[in-house]
Amino acid sequence: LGHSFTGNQKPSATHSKRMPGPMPWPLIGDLPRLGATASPFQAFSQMSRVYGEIYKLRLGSADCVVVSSFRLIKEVLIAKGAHFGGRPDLLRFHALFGGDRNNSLALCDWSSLQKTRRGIARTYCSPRFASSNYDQLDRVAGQEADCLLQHVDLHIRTTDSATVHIKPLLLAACANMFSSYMCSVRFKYEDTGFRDMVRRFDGIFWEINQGYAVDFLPWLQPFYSKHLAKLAGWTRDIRRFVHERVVEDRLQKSAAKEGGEPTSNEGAPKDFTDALLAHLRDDPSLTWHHILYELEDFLGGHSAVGNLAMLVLTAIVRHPQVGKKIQEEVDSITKGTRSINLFDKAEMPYTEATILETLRTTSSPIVPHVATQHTTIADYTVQKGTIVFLNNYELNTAAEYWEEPEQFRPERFISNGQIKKPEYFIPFSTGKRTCIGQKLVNGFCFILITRLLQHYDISAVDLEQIDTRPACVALPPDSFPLKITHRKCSILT
Ligand code: HEM
Repeated sequence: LGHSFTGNQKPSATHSKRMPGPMPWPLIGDLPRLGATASPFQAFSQMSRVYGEIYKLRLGSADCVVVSSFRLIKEVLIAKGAHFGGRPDLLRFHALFGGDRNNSLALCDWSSLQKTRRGIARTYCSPRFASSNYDQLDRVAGQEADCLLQHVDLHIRTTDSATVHIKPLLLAACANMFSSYMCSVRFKYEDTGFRDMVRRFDGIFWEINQGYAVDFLPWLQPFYSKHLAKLAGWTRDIRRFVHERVVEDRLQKSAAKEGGEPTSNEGAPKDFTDALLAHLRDDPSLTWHHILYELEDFLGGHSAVGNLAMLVLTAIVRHPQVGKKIQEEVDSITKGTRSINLFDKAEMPYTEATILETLRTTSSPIVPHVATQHTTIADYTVQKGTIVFLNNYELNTAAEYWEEPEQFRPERFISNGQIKKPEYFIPFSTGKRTCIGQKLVNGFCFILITRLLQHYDISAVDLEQIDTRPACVALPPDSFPLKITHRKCSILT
């Protein structure tokens, strides 16, 4: 590495308190520097070779700081998490959430409302191993995986072709896993309202993973007004679907029951939707509007899982030996007599390691944080309102953290037959704003990948067609097809 610090070094006591960083251009600041590479995070890493583990940037009129070492990322997210609980005030974030980004759990500033919303979600999004919610997660994942396999089979039979556009099917399966688990309702893949909802969410997931000049140059807004209106339209469509097809139905059933027998709501909530409705009744600080946004936010989590699963398949077709090893692991557990379930995960380190290695190599960015008070990082002054980029791309790809980081090697996460994650591997971030969905991601993705590979051999139709971006866990809504054929040796097929 060209830079002189390591994750363990302290900054020299003699350094100037003036934070290093390039000289910004008038008006646009350092924005062009971020356009020089495929991902702004690559540019962040390149600049860290010049300016060090912490440096300042000016993006448009926004003061920003980029932190690239694990030592300082921990200082921001853990030791001083309370000073950095805000999020940037970007126009697109507002457009995606009904004109107010505080409607979103990931893009809002920290508040007591956010604490409440996270609290409601925790039981359902992070179910304890062997709890009734964990059993439910296993059940819905297994049932939906069966439906996915039926749809893939149907596709292969009716088109008489092994070329399958698997991404929409994966996303539909994920959407149903989420809606079954959180709302006790699933939809037919042919249902056009459902398909549109899945497609809109996928568009938004792709969108949220992009950066645009207008994010930091709001005076460009007139040039983006059509785009912003399109995003607002997508969120309205999703709202209509969730309201009409998920919540209304639930409320009607509940009202019908209240007229007669006591409702099931009087006991423990039966799912996340029930829990949200119970909080709405009991907590005067919550409104109907909050409940709907929270439900939509979590249902939308399915896009992240579907895109990640697609990226795992992409890694597998690029590295066929990885798929073979997963199949060997599947076969040794099931002996060809049953389907994989969530409780097998602990015995299948290679499969779990493949998902982890995909998370490392795709390196989903940590949502930028914002200083909510005047504070410091590594003794440098940071003004209230400063945007802080946590460069986890550097943590995931630098040679000081990983041996041969450019290689896709799931084995790096296995030690003595067990999963071993280094502490600097934080794909879901850490601290008070850490991702709430990681158990759902790991559980659903594990089932999707194992069940697909249990039944099929999956390879590339055309490796050249497969295009992935660095530091991005999203693929464009219209992605490449894969070649899917029945496994010759599978007893279950
Ligand atoms: C590929 C899958 C996913 C990855 C890599 C991922 C990663 C992340 C990261 C890096 C953050 C930012 C944390 C921070 O700012 O410090 C985050 C926030 C968040 N994630 Fe995820 N996530 C994934 C899927 C999900 C799913 C499926 C859900 C919901 C079911 C979810 C819910 C959230 C929420 C609510 C936040 C915001 C937390 C807050 O700001 O308080 N995520 N995620």
